[in-house]
Amino acid sequence: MIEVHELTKRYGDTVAVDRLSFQVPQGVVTGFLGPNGAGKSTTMRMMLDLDRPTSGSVSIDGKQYRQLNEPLKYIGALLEAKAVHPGRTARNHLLWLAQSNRIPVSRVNEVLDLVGLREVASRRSGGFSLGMGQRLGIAAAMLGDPRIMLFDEPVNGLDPEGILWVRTLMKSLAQEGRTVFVSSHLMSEMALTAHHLVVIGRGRLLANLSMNDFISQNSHSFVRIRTPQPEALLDALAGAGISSTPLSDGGFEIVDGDPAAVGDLARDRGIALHELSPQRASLEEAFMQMTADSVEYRTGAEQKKEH
Ligand SMILES: Nc1ncnc2c1ncn2[C@@H]1O[C@H](COP(=O)(O)OP(=O)(O)OP(=O)(O)O)[C@@H](O)[C@H]1O
Repeated sequence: MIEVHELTKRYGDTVAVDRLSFQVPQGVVTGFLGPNGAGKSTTMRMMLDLDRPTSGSVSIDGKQYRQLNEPLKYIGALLEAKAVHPGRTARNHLLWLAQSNRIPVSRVNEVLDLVGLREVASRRSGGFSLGMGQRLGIAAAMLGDPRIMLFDEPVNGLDPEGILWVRTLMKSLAQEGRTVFVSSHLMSEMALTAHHLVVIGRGRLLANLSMNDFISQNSHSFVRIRTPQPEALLDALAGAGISSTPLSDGGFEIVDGDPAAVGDLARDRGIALHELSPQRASLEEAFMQMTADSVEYRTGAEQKKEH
């Protein structure tokens, strides 16, 4: 369990993290979401004591990071910045980490197998592809068999096979009862991976809820209809007790409506339909709405659209 309490980080005039409080439960994947610049990496660095909070605190199983003996046995992390010396082989990198945390050397081969890098373990990591580099970072994070794992944007730049592998791995780590905390700026990716969500914008907490709640609150289905006889159709819908919302393009929307019932009704009344299409509001849209006020960088066109 990770507990973040009133965590704040300022860089000069920039408030990167602003009185953030939340807990990360064990046994599930928790997605840490926010637009670029929201403060996700800064928060994760503070969880690992790589950055000092301006105020507030983080506790890991009730302790501060610096109170942990051999921290790799408690918490493993894959951060965005590569911490691997490019001239070192994958195996030597892991051996060096293992020795500095009193982890048995036999564990190095185990993690190399787990991430599928055994065959290339004696190659210099400087020549690794992005995907291999991510696998090596994940091997390092798993070295101490920690109960808590942090991943900062782990699928960035990976191909579909790599993305699927990371997704499956994170879920299985959580199923083993670990705390898995993973940052992303992509709602669609998190919808497939995370069970719980912590959403931030401009360093502040925007939402802390289960993925099921996020989906049920934010994704609704509706039917979009267009007709050259809008008045007749509105009349027919009202007569059948179906409420509709007009759209700016002259069409209508029926929330949770049944397209077959609307189609039959229109046919019975001799009303022509030019569109009858079931739609689903996407989670990505809901996420963008939630974080709209806290997006750090925007194009001029995007800013204009809002006004
Ligand atoms: N070392 C630093 N010095 C000055 N400002 C910083 C530093 N690190 C981060 N910031 C600023 O703090 C804010 C939060 O940055 P952070 O990298 O934590 O966001 P993020 O949510 O991880 O974004 P991204 O998805 O783009 O990595 C940004 O405005 C960033 O410019």
